[in-house]
Amino acid sequence: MTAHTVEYIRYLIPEQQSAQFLAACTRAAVQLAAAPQCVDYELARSEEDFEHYVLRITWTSTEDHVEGFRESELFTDYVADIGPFDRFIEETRHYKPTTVRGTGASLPTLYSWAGGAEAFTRLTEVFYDKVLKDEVLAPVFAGLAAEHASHVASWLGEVFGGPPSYSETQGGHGHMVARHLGKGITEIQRRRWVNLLQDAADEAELPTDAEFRSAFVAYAEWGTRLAVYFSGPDVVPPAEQPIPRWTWGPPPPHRGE
Ligand code: HEM
Repeated sequence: MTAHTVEYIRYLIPEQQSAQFLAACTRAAVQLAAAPQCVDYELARSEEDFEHYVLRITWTSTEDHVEGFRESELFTDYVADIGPFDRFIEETRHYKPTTVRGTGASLPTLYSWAGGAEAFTRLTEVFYDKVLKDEVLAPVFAGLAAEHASHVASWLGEVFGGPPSYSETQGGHGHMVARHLGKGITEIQRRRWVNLLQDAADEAELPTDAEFRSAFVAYAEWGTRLAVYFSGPDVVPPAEQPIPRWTWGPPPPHRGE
């Protein structure tokens, strides 16, 4: 579980002071944005009762907030901006996130956007067909097990938000990483792997929109660089851990009319 702490500060601001309050928060936000202890912040205003505001600040930890930010020079300016409104505070507390958390379905997963299990099966069939004909990669995958492509399809499907079929039938992240131990993958092989995966994505007709492809390639870059690392000498295999879940990058999916 994350060590982050979420501080909630609830204000009840008289209507005639709301403009000054918003201006003060805008200035104080500059100090929050500059604070290495601050993860993110947001001021929200009640839709039903305009006088109610909640300032949510995520800190790297409570100690970092209390002993770091509050002891820093930034805090002096922060208090100068927002301190005059302290008398309107109704509650200020640090909260620790529990395990009850997640995301809603407002965003499609990369898995469903790509076309689900069939899309990933198509992808890895085309991909390993190319791999086995490729002068750089064919020797690495010589004697490939027949089920390799379908295992990698279910791995990718799970990473991109599909059902946990790889972790239920094969194992978790540690299991997958272990398949690369001692293989001594070179940068030239890695780059070819990424290039062929992108060629395969085109041929298998995965979506070509900028947002999907940038997230897809980001995972290919991240995953292959880990594969190279774990295939190298003197590597300590990681403890078993859940399969990473990849999602959209900074640009959300484009769903224009
Ligand atoms: C995002 C990057 C990668 C992913 C997601 C990935 C995924 C996987 C998975 C899931 C397995 C286990 C298959 C099984 O359970 O049967 C595997 C094995 C393997 N991977 Fe990767 N891999 C990646 C990068 C690479 C790269 C860059 C290379 C080499 C250029 C490579 C070479 C191999 C080899 C040789 C095996 C073992 C095959 C076997 O002995 O069955 N992988 N990979």
